[in-house]
Amino acid sequence: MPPAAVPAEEPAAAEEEEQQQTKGLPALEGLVVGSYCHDVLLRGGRVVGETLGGAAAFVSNVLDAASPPEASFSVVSKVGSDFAYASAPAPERHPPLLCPAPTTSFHARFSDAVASAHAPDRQLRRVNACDPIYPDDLPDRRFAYGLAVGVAGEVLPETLERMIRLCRAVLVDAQALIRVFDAEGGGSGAAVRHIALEGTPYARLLERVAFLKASSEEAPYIGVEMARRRCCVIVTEGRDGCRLYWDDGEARVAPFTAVQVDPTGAGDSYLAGFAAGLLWGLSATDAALIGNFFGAAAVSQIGVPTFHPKMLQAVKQILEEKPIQRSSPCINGTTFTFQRSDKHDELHTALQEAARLMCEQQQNDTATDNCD
Ligand SMILES: Nc1ncnc2c1ncn2[C@@H]1O[C@H](COP(=O)(O)OP(=O)(O)O)[C@@H](O)[C@H]1O
Ligand SMILES: O=P([O-])([O-])O[C@@H]1[C@@H](O)[C@H](O)[C@@H](O)[C@H](O)[C@@H]1O
Repeated sequence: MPPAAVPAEEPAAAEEEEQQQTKGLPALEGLVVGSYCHDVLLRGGRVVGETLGGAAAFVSNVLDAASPPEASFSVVSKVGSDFAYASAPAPERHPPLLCPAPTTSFHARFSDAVASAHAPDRQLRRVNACDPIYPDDLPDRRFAYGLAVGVAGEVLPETLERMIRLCRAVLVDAQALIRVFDAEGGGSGAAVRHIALEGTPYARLLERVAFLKASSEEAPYIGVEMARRRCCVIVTEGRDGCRLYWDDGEARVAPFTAVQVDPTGAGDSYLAGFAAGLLWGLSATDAALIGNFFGAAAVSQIGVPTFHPKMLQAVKQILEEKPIQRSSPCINGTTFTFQRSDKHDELHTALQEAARLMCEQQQNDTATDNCD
């Protein structure tokens, strides 16, 4: 496998020129590409929630909360004039581009059966689709890292290719690459299916991607054994945590306890937490703990979660602590360290304590709601 963030197929001269240009970058600026959307949650045919969704929303929420102070990011996202959440914190801070097409929207149908960690817990239908994000929609400057996080096919292959050119390291959510949308059926929207990554125009770009994240439901479509030879693959396993696979190693990373009320956004929040961990200089396996932590935080609330300041303060304090082994040069350089550090278990224990604060907050919120 080539060093994770080095574009393998770029002509050497162009690559050198781009690397020259990245030298003047603000140290840790990221580029998030993927749209905000409207989510409608249904159970037993009844609407039980209508919320802001889309990976851009969940990812921005976690990056804003957990990135180191010197890091920043831009979001490229599209919505229509019907967008209902322009004043929510994420879109207000990272405004989307306005399009003539309606805002992307999904209906998520949850079954009442108790979901196993690996079974699909929701049936998704895409009801509206906003315009794709084109290469020209991306800012014409260089970034330390990029997150390709489409939910409805908005990250085109040529857009991902441009991200790879602009960013030193690109992290990709498989759902941006392998979702297809079956013909619209009588107003109920298009069913979301998956196709094999190998048969898509994205496959040839994998060698130039640093990390590819898939849920355990998506993993069979990306072909973990094939993909891990080209980039580091992360498979998230719901309440069981996640596994990382790189060319000559793999690791299982333990989860955090959460009371799941809505699984929406767990994968998005995981990926952003993982990226934040890399930004703090952690190895990929240690950063996956931060991913698991924010994945667990996401399932504890309906829609985009609000993090309790005490909990965030605790997490930041843990990440600032000197004794955690830092991998140099991490996301700011050209290679990654994958192995767990000798502080991995300590980091898990400390975060578990912060997760407890999160559960307490949830209990207090429920108590307050019940009093209303
Ligand atoms: N019920 C849960 N309890 C604790 N952590 C969870 C739970 N569900 C998800 N997570 C965390 O969020 C991550 C992503 O969740 P997962 O369900 O695998 O992704 P997706 O939302 O893409 O289907 C998991 O790897 C795990 O760390
Ligand atoms: O739950 P998750 O896989 O992290 O990501 C979700 C997408 O799969 C879904 O299409 C979208 O409507 C949600 O808002 C969220 O972005």
